[in-house]
Amino acid sequence: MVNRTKIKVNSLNLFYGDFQALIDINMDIIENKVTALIGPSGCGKSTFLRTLNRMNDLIVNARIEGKVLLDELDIYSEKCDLIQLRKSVGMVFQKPNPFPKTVYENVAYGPRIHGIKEKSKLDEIVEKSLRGAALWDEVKDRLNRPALGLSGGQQQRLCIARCLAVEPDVLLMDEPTSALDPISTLKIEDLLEELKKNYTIVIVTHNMQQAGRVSDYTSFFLNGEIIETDLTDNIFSKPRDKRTEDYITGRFG
Ligand SMILES: Nc1ncnc2c1ncn2[C@@H]1O[C@H](COP(=O)(O)OP(=O)(O)OP(=O)(O)O)[C@@H](O)[C@H]1O
Repeated sequence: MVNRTKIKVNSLNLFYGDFQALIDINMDIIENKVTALIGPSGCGKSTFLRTLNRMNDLIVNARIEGKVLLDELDIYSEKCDLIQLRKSVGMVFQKPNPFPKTVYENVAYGPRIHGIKEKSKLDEIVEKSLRGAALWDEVKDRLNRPALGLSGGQQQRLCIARCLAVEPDVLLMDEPTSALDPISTLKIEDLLEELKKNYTIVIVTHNMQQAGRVSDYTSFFLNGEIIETDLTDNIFSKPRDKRTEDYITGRFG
């Protein structure tokens, strides 16, 4: 299968006030693959992730230059509909953040906002999304119970189901397992393998083993720059840049 670029990032710079947090970022994010972003704390991984669905718009002093093309649409141009963008590029955060509503309502929330009212259609979407997030079997008998009563790992999969319910193309994940126990972490990692058949995934992780296990491509960030992006196997076995090698072998960071 030919690799297709889903998101193309061209000469991207991001400033928080006077501070430049991203410096001349260029990257092709490949469709139906998992791309991991690694690098020491504060090097700009989360900032970069947020540029991919314009979450940085919410930060008052953030200013951006350059282009992010999603299927050739410049997401920073006037032509881009922000609601549509957030629908096609979903995001899962570090700490599970379900709404204080029932399991069902968490998943039905997005589709309702996008105008789906019919109960049978919503039921169908809720089941499909929970199945997609490998959670259905665990919650099918408690759909009307509070989501906050689920375990942390279940809550995170519920947040993934909430994203899937609006049928995105891309899933952005910012350290999605860092607050989870090893078994829940493994479930999410297995889930990524399934999800990439239908979605393009970008994941920030501090866990190098995790990047090695789940991703096809890895980008190494340092001080706001991308030092190198390559197949994950290459990054971990024969990195081109000495700084990447130093980082993955634990010499700094
Ligand atoms: N809202 C903000 N205003 C000003 N500076 C910010 C803001 N958010 C992040 N920064 C700075 O931008 C830089 C990059 O931060 P970012 O959170 O993207 O890094 P990171 O690689 O994701 O870090 P970590 O791995 O610790 O989460 C850091 O120096 C950070 O202090």
